[in-house]
Amino acid sequence: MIKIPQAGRDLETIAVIGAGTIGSAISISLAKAGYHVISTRRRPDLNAGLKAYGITVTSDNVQAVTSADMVILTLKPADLVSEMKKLSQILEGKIVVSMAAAVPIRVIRHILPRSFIVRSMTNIAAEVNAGYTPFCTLEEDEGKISFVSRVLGVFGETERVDEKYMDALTALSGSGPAYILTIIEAMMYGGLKVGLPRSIALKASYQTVMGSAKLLAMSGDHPSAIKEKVITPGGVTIDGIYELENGKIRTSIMKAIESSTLKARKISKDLFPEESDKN
Ligand SMILES: NC(=O)C1=CN([C@@H]2O[C@H](COP(=O)(O)OP(=O)(O)OC[C@H]3O[C@@H](n4cnc5c(N)ncnc54)[C@H](OP(=O)(O)O)[C@@H]3O)[C@@H](O)[C@H]2O)C=CC1
Ligand SMILES: O=C(O)[C@@H]1CCC=N1
Repeated sequence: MIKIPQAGRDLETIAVIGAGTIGSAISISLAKAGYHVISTRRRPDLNAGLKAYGITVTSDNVQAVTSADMVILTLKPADLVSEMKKLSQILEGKIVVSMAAAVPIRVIRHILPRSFIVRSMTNIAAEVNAGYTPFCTLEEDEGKISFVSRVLGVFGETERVDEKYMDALTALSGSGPAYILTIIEAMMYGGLKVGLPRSIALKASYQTVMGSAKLLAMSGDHPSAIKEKVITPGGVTIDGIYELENGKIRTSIMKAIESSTLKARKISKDLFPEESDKN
């Protein structure tokens, strides 16, 4: 039987298997939130810095899984499959959350038929509790689902979605920080071009992105409605908007998300051809 730890009563242990970039980010976030975290990778010396957060760092996946209340897999898609096969016995009866892009629940279930399977996708802002972490599952035990939701909630906003949206969400919010940071970098360069000091240009850029997102989230308005308020007739902003439209910024971003979604689907199809035949 799967044990569901109660918030604040047990020191819950989360194993993060494959703690590279995103696995390290979520390990830090979980440790700061008070969970006991065991993070693994093949070269644990590269994660020595995680020990400062009280995280146990090891290359021993078996030891990590054995003592865990929940196992989060942050391996690359191909490594995920091979490692799940190796760990299938000790993952029996465990709550297993896959954060890998492009790996369908059906594939995970086939390898781990006796585990409680969740597929999720966070983003790098999880490290500062400001991510967006959708998840999907075919399981029905609401107690365990709410435990999963509570743990994923440490990374920022979380919500349960249908699995059919996961490739698109991988492209939009999983990859999204890379697009937004490109925009922030471009804004900063714009500032440098017109003579701002580097530190002011950088802070003005990220603070403007953060503030715009916060206003959007808190007002519940459509982005266009807020944008219209910024554009003073005959003023400064409209000239910048004219250039952005001329550079097809909206088409570029839409194409970026579409291309990333198609890439997720391609990875899935290449790795699991038998699954795509079923769709
Ligand atoms: N980067 C991101 O922002 C996000 C990534 N993801 C998903 O997370 C997954 C990992 O991505 P990312 O963190 O970028 O990639 P990384 O390459 O940074 O991390 C993968 C890690 O897996 C480790 N690893 C490989 N094989 C094993 C094994 N057998 N046992 C233990 N650890 C192992 C590697 O360790 P070592 O280097 O020591 O060999 C490596 O550090 C992907 O599936 C990706 O889709 C999801 C959300 C966001
Ligand atoms: O680039 C990738 O494949 C992963 C998925 C989402 C963010 N990084």
